[in-house]
Amino acid sequence: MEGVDYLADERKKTEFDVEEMKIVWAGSRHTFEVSDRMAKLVANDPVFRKDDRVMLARKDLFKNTLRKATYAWKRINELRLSEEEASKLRSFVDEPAFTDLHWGMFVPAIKGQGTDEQQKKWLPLAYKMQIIGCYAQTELGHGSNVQGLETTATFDPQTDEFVIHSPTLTSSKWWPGGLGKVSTHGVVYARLILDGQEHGIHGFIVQLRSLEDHRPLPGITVADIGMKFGSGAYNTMDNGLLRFDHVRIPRDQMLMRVSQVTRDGKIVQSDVPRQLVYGTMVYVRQTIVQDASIALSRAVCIATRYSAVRRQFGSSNGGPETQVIDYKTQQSRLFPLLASAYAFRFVGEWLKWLYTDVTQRLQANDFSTLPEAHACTAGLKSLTTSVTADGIEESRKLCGGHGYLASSGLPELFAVYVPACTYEGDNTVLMLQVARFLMKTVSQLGSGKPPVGTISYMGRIEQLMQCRCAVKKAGDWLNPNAVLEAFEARAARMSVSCAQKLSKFSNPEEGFAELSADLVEAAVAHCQLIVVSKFFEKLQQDIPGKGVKRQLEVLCGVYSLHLLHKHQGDFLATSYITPKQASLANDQLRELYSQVRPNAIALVDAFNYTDHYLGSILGCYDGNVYPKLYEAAWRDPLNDSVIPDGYEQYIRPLLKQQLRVAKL
Ligand SMILES: CCCCC/C=C\C/C=C\C/C=C\C/C=C\CCCC(=O)SCCNC(=O)CCNC(=O)[C@H](O)C(C)(C)COP(=O)(O)OP(=O)(O)OC[C@H]1O[C@@H](n2cnc3c(N)ncnc32)[C@H](O)[C@@H]1OP(=O)(O)O
Ligand SMILES: Cc1cc2nc3c(=O)[nH]c(=O)nc-3n(C[C@H](O)[C@H](O)[C@H](O)COP(=O)(O)OP(=O)(O)OC[C@H]3O[C@@H](n4cnc5c(N)ncnc54)[C@H](O)[C@@H]3O)c2cc1C
Repeated sequence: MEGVDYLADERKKTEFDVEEMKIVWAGSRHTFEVSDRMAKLVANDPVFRKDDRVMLARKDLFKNTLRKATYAWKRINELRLSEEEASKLRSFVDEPAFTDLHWGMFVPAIKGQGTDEQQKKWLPLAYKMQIIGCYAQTELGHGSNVQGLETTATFDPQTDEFVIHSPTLTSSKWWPGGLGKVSTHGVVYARLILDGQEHGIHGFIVQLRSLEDHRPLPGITVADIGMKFGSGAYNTMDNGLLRFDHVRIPRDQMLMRVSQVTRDGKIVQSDVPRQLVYGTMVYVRQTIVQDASIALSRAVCIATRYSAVRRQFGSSNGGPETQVIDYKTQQSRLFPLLASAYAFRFVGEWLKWLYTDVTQRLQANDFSTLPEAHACTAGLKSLTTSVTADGIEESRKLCGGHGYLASSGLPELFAVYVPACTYEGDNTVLMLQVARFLMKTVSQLGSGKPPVGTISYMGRIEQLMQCRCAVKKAGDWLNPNAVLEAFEARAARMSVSCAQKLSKFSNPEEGFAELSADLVEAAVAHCQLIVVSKFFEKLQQDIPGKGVKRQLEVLCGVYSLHLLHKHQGDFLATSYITPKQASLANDQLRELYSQVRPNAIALVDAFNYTDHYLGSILGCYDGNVYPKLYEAAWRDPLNDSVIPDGYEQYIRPLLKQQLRVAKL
């Protein structure tokens, strides 16, 4: 039935102002307004339909993406959209494309690592898409170990050029998005060689294809790397391979903000730290944290709405069965994910602030916060993408069998999302970076330099090593100070324990390798503390709207106490809490689930997702799931005919076969 809201009863239960929560979720009224307008623009334009995507073969899929991406660009120009609006519009198109890398990495790499003159030359071309760029760092043989990249950039003083070369098969660039078939240019990372001496990895702007006929330029071999995980999904993207055979580029195409090469082939280091060559990765990791809350909230929105629609068991006197969302097991799997989506939204917002702050400081030659920014972006990227990838899969299971249908939207969301655990830094490798930062901090305690920012709790190390949890009844776990101290003590004690074990090794690198699994656990504890503390900080702000702050307090409780429950081994092993206190935390968590329950639908409505963007029958706003599933089945090409193609060739002969079957 058209127009009936099957979730209306659920929406009537809401205890807070959903419209105000939408603003909190968006970050500001302005951002909400822009997002809402762009989402509707995309949803109402038939060119951006995506329900047929999973049926398309690779070539059609790719061409379809080109069509949508260029149409999006046309609309962006016709409507004279701002950068903010354009980026929102692209995200609502919801299809990985070369434009993600052009705007998300190529442009930021030039902005972050190019000199003023280089920016003046290249950015206007990129902004008008007169050149299309990719970020060509990873190679067949090396991704995580950036220092191990093999592509060379050898300066030729005779001609004032760099010669870019791929000396081995393993030096072939492998993976860059947009490279396979589209990019005309790339920021290519290579080992700088001057007069036979190596000078580390640097970025170079290299033209790859002709701007006239799109053919690869002489000396360049380029292609797509082939199909990836899942149908549809990330296969809209042309991840590419690239080899150079002594390709020459002018000297001024080395990105020279960090180091300059002079006309006579000498290297000059600016004051800027060498690590700024990795700056684009820091920027993108920060955007990936923001993206994690989007991906997780989409999955949770689908699973929550469907859990309210779906009924199983428990009918008495012929009445309706129980909504599966009322089962405590369903709640204990679903509500922590809902709370995590909100938690990641707020930590993402904070991380964006941190990134802006560090960028401004860098411009003023203050490099003091760079290590913390690196540790935070690396650690939070790792934590949020791991939880989100697992959370999407859990959401699929929460939807039972129908979650496995492509029309639930969950399989494709999962397939598109999981590489986030790998790209922009493998999640384990990134956690090890956080662990290094933690060990360095612990080793410097007492040196007179107090730790600041997210690591400042380490400055209270003596108190945190000795304190004991004061919780006596379940309700005490609602006290933010009790929760924060628990997470601080756990993180501090795990770090100190690792540091103590490390100090027993004569070779610290050997010790670090041997203890790396424990170190990752300590790093996870530190990152979870950051998320919990940023959620509490958010609650300190003035949050208008009836019941909005109250709901966020409940979600913050769910987020922190579900972590405490899940990782109670850590909290118990570090002797901060007793088994009794762990059990009280779990009692309080169950009580909080009951408080989330009546508001669950409204909490996912607050994400303000259009049905187009969600792309899920199970998650549709009106909850009218069954007729839509039934209709969608008939739209499958396999149902175009009653008798399938292949019947005459395979099924009929099978049925008519006259085999002499051996008697059993
Ligand atoms: C609808 C779908 C689209 C969804 C997208 C949505 C949002 C995203 C938006 C835009 C993006 C667009 C699309 C996204 C999709 C795909 C993009 C994927 C692109 C890529 O996938 S692109 C390749 C990324 N590839 C990596 O991610 C490699 C990982 N590997 C490394 O990153 C390093 O290799 C490391 C760190 C592991 C070791 O490096 P190493 O061996 O040189 O370093 P070492 O450990 O020795 O550290 C020496 C000193 O440098 C410090 N340090 C290190 N890194 C730093 C940094 N970044 N900043 C500041 N300081 C740093 C240390 O803290 C230490 O400091 P200290 O000395 O003080 O201790
Ligand atoms: C969809 C997608 C898009 C991508 N887009 C781009 C792009 O646009 N541009 C680009 O340059 N690259 C891109 N990449 C490449 C990506 O950045 C790398 O794949 C990523 O950094 C991981 O590196 P790797 O593949 O070398 O993994 P590996 O390092 O080979 O990881 C393999 C395993 O080894 C483990 N491991 C590695 N090192 C250590 C260590 N020191 N200690 C403990 N364990 C370790 C890892 O945890 C992992 O389990 C993309 C990748 C994907 C999947």
